[in-house]
Amino acid sequence: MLPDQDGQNAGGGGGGVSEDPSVSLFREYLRLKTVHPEPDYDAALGFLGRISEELGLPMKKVEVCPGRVVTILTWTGTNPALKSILLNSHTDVVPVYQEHWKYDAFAAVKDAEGNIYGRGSQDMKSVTIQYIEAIRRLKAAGKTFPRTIHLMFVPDEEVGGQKGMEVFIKHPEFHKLNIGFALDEGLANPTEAFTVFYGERNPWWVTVRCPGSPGHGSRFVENTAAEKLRRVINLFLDFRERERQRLNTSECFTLGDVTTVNMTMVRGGVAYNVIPAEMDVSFDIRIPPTVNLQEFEEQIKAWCKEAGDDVTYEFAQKGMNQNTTSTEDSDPWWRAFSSTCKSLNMTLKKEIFPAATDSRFIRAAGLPAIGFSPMNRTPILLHDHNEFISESVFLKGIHIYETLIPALASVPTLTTEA
Ligand SMILES: CSCC[C@H](NC(C)=O)C(=O)O
Ligand SMILES: [Zn+2]
Ligand SMILES: [Zn+2]
Repeated sequence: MLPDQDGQNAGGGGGGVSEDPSVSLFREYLRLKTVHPEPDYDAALGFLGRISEELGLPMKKVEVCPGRVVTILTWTGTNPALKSILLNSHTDVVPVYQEHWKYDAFAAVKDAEGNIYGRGSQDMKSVTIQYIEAIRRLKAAGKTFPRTIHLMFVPDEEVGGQKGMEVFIKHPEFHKLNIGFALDEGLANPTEAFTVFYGERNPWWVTVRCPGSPGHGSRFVENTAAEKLRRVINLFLDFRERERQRLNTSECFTLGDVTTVNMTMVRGGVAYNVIPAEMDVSFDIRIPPTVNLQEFEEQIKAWCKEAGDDVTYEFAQKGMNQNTTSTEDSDPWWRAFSSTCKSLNMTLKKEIFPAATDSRFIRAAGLPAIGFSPMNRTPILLHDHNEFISESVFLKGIHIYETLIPALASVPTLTTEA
């Protein structure tokens, strides 16, 4: 059977069978080119405006930076004084290497097995539409809940959130939302289990500058930049290897539990026969919340000193917040989340998110946030070629949110709210 491109009477293994409207809406959203470096955010705003009308929920738009709008749809609870629930998602997606894709990455093709291909199908346009469709079903069923629910759609997560969530979290409009608990993105899990993230590693992007004596490329010049650079690289990558071993030898560790170091850029030199006066190397370091950050920076300082005279470092990114979200049964939000998953026979794996999402800003603001994308039996393909989600996993995810959202929005009044 040919893959289905138009979404009207989709294949998905059942030729001629009408496609679930939720799936059609998801595929329509995948076709919007909200892709960096120039995301079509106007297309996303138009789409969300339509959703706001369909759901009968008021929409607020806050332009946090020129051309960067945060959109919020609000379903007010029966007791609006209570803390609200935030369902957060980002609207942007990362670029593609189209030549490596089976299909056009923005055509939202559904193949004969019912797999839906597209950039953002896992990260995180599926989650956006699952939130929307769960809310649509709950409203259609006439449900109401004590707590207000906010659906929030933010730009620029994929480029660090500096013109998105990081600014909005400090905006008075964010404070007005009166958030008590947030859901945001997670990762797929290839097994039967679902992964949930209660914290993130801090990203540290470091450039180490190695100045040295210049001279003619034919001589043995002392104290060159390259000799220092070599020591720096060895010290950082030896540590990388120790952490890699630590991960590989401990069964209970995941990537989020160890520090990763990757050398990502090297600069320096002007000509083959000129020994350069400076060489620089950059590292992407990700540090678990359990690591003492002051001590870790002391370690970097010591490596630079050991590498030679005047070796310095500077940060392009230095996350310092180590807040994690409680996953204790005594926590009312976690209890509502985990007991609902249990009632749906879902197995949860609790982990630290290995990279950085907008959840880090939410947790840094002192709010609990769980990273969760309901995709089990699915390979992790975010940012990868041929990113896809199966139609059945996508539809099950709507059902999961249809059960989770009422539980969260009905968490009894907390002692801090009384
Ligand atoms: C530090 S801002 C960059 C954010 C990006 N997030 C993801 C999910 O890839 C990252 O972790 O590299
Ligand atoms: Zn994402
Ligand atoms: Zn991403």
